[in-house]
Amino acid sequence: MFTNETITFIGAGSMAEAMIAGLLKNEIVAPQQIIVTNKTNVERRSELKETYGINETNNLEFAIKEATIVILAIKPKDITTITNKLRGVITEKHVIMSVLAGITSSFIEEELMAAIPVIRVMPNTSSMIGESATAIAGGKYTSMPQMLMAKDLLTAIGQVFVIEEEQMDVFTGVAGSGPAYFYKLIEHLQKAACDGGLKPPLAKEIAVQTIVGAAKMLEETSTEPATLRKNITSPNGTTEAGLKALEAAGGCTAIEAAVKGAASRSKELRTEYEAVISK
Ligand SMILES: NC(=O)C1=CN([C@@H]2O[C@H](COP(=O)(O)OP(=O)(O)OC[C@H]3O[C@@H](n4cnc5c(N)ncnc54)[C@H](O)[C@@H]3O)[C@@H](O)[C@H]2O)C=CC1
Ligand SMILES: O=C(O)[C@@H]1CCC=N1
Repeated sequence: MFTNETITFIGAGSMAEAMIAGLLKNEIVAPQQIIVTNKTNVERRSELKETYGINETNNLEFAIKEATIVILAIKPKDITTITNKLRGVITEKHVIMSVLAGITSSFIEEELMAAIPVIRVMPNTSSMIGESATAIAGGKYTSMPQMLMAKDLLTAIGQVFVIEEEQMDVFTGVAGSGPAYFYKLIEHLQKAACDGGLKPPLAKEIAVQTIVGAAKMLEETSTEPATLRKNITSPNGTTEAGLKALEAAGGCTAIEAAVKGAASRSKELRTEYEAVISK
């Protein structure tokens, strides 16, 4: 347990909540070690306080002074609003973890005008149940012990991958946005099941169990996905027919296009919001 840390979340949206839930579920920190702050929405802060027993405040300066770790969980468009407020308040003793898509650690470092350790983090919402695929990349002022600390802490929300910051865009396309592709896939499996005559709740249950089973097969057997696929595909059988239809409808290229689309938006966010550097 990280008994000496206090974690302040700036931003109280879905990603902050998913991380808070995961950290507390794994008891890596106690609720009293977490502070959440947002722009104005007091109901949302109260909701998080009641649900998780954490602290909440609208006093950003107080939340920073209390913290050892500051997690930026605002939208990329709000980055300069926050760095303007943090400048002079945040110190070299803090560690910043930024989950913002697209925004680089160097931008945050430059904006803060001090040697503040910044770690880029890309989690996903499966953090909520401790099943995120999370990437971390250190900035210019991050030490090895700080990276190890971040890895240990974030292991509470799932598996952590240490990558180069240049790889963050593609990681975001695969894993940050990734759960959404699978949810979309389930929506369509469910629709097709309903079109075939199954009732919606049953269709959902069947689709979910199918994806859970497939995911567990990948994890527990460590077999290559292509091998598992071939094991299902009898010559001239139903799976072959299904896969041919998937390919013909562009399903395979569509998956790659989704990753590329998200990764390219991650790059674009950078040019959109880092361009407004406070000059
Ligand atoms: N939702 C997801 O699946 C993932 C999101 N992210 C990143 O997490 C960040 C947050 O995303 P969400 O939680 O989905 O957004 P959200 O819109 O649910 O939450 C954003 C939060 O920021 C707060 N905020 C806005 N301006 C503020 C200010 N000036 N001071 C303090 N708080 C302020 C809002 O009140 C809100 O609580 C984004 O940068 C996103 O790129 C990263 C990985 C996955
Ligand atoms: O949609 C977004 O921009 C965020 C970043 C990764 C997942 N959700």
